[in-house]
Parts: sequence; structure tokens; C-alpha cells
Amino acid sequence: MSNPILELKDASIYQGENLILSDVNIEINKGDFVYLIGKTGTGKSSFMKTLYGDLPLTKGEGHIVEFDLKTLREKEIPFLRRKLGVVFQDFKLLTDRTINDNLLFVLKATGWKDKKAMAARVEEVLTKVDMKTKGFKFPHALSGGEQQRVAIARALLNNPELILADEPTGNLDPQTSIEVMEVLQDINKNGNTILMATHDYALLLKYPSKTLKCEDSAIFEVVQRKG
Ligand SMILES: Nc1ncnc2c1ncn2[C@@H]1O[C@H](COP(=O)(O)OP(=O)(O)OP(=O)(O)O)[C@@H](O)[C@H]1O
Repeated sequence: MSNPILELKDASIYQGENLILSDVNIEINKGDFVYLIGKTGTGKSSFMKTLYGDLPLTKGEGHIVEFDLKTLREKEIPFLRRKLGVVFQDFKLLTDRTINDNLLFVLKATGWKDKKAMAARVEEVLTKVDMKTKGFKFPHALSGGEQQRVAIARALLNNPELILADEPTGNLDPQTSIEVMEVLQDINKNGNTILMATHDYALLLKYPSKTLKCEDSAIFEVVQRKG
């Protein structure tokens, strides 16, 4: 009955010739908040990259937000990414322009034309991450946590069906990590589906949720122990 937002069946994840993960069988449904954990080098980023079309899926089946990863063509990738919101560890904001202009840049690049609607959308997403009053600032004038909140706002611009967050708190101190996590939790409660790769076990304990683990070239669901 459920129609998964992400489904991989017997998929293999490669970096070039190197097999990173095999027999991947994963399903993520609308509204889920799913963690992806695993030691460094076990393939979390490679997995994420396959999902947003940065690495090709050559073996097995993969469907994400109505795109077939196996047959995905280069020219479809921008359209796939419009349905995904991707958040990175290092924020990836454009340093030569203000927060508002960073967000307007994305709207322009994704086909928005109406200036009023664009300004309203920028204000709306900045409000969601509690950054409405900081739109005039340049990225360097913001703290790491604030920059990451802006990056989350940017990911929300086109109402993504799935947010992929690759170590979004990796560069942040524990308190700021919690603040960013609260934003992600709020967004999830409002209906957004989120897959988040993380090393941060403190967050897993504080905000328990479905957890996938990369280990020994495999991904499997782990059940969190209580207490
Ligand atoms: N561009 C690349 N070309 C070839 N191999 C790569 C490339 N990037 C990563 N790898 C290899 O793929 C494997 C998985 O790396 P990946 O970055 O996906 O792991 P990770 O779990 O995300 O690690 P981390 O937590 O450190 O980000 C590693 O063995 C790594 O050396």
C-alpha cells in the first residue's frame, strides 16, 4: 500500500571500479526520519551520492522521488535534485553574496521568475529555520550553526520530497548540533522526509529514530537499545 519515496533493491554502490556496498535493500517512506550511521570510510557519502545522481547506479534497482536511478540520464539530474533537498557538512553557501541572494540564486536557477513570489518564498524558508532577520548578512558574518540553518532553508526552497543531509552537524559543536537537529526535527514533524548521515551518537540517543548502518560493505537496519 505504501509508496516509498526511496527504494533500493539488491543494489550495489560503486566508486569507479570499487565495490563499496552490496545487496542494498532499503525503503524510506513519506514522513520518515532515518539516520545513516557507520564508521568513516564505510560508504555513507557514496550511498548519498548515488541517491542524488553524483554516482551512477549500475547494479540492482533504485527508485527515488519517482526517478529511476538505473536509467537516470545526465540531463535529468537537475530535475532529480529539485525534488531533493541536499544538505552538506560544509554548508556550501556562496560566500560572495548575502543569504537572501544565495537563496534567490537557487530559485532563479530552478526556473522561478516572479520577483514577489521569490522574495516571499525566501522569507518563508528563512522563517522556518528562525533566520528571517539575517537575510541581509553575508555567510562569513554568521556562525556555523546559523550557516547550516540557512543551508537547510535553501534545501527547503522547492518543497523537496526528500531531504538528504550528509553529516549536517559534522562541523558544529554539541550545543549547536542540537539546535540544528531541532530544526530538522521540526521540519520532519511538518511532513518532510529526511535521511541524515551522521557520526553523532549523542544525537541518535537524544532523538531516536529508524537507523541504517553501513558496515562490512553492507547496509542494514539496527534496532536501538534502550537505557
Ligand atoms: N572519489 C573516490 N574515488 C574512489 N574511491 C573513493 C572516492 N571517494 C571515496 N572513496 C572510497 O569509498 C569508500 C567509502 O567512502 P565514503 O566517503 O562513502 O565513506 P563514508 O562512510 O562517507 O566516510 P566518512 O564518514 O569519512 O565521510 C572509502 O573506502 C573511500 O576510500
